[in-house]
Amino acid sequence: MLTRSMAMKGLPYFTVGKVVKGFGRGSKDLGIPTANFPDEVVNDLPEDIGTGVYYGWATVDNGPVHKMVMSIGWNPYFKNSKKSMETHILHAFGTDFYGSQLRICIIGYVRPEMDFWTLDDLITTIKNDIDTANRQLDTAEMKAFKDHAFFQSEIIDNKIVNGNTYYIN
Ligand SMILES: Cc1cc2nc3c(=O)[nH]c(=O)nc-3n(C[C@H](O)[C@H](O)[C@H](O)COP(=O)(O)O)c2cc1C
Ligand SMILES: Nc1ncnc2c1ncn2[C@@H]1O[C@H](COP(=O)(O)OP(=O)(O)O)[C@@H](O)[C@H]1O
Ligand SMILES: [Mg+2]
Repeated sequence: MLTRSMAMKGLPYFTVGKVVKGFGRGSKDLGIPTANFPDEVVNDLPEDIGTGVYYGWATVDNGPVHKMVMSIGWNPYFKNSKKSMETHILHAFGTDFYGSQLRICIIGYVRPEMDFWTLDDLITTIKNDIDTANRQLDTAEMKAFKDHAFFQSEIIDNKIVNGNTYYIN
């Protein structure tokens, strides 16, 4: 089924990887933590999935499936020299989970990544993205992905196998 929100080529996109350290700005400077993927996961991204802000679903170490919003790119406000893939999960964990396994399904696109005049403008825009993701993911079309076999499958020999194979970095 092809719908308008998933009309972007390459979506839905499923991937998995271990949470690594970033620049430590998410929680400290923005008040919005992001779980960063390792380079291998970023390098595996197909060309169809360009830089920008996306939403979808996520699990940490086989836990419950949560809503997520994700930033892919060079963070123009901070002028990063390395492309990153960062997931903010719409759930209060109360603790870090570096080294945990993060599984994500990207379903929809929100906007391109942008530069801002002030940090407050960046924060306000990200909060808007979170609201957008929260609303979009409540639609029946998006909720269907929460129950996808990808999130229920076991990990065997560094692979998730359920018809498709998702390699783990
Ligand atoms: C939903 C979302 C949207 C974002 N959009 C932008 C953006 O438009 N421009 C930008 O420079 N950074 C954007 N960011 C990235 C933040 O700058 C980044 O999360 C922050 O620098 C933390 O990085 P760190 O994980 O390396 O600490 C976004 C982050 C999120 C979660
Ligand atoms: N709701 C959440 N979404 C994403 N990460 C979270 C969340 N709650 C706690 N964390 C943890 O916060 C860590 C720190 O994020 P952040 O401040 O962006 O630092 P870093 O630059 O190391 O990514 C993440 O790697 C993750 O372990
Ligand atoms: Mg981060």
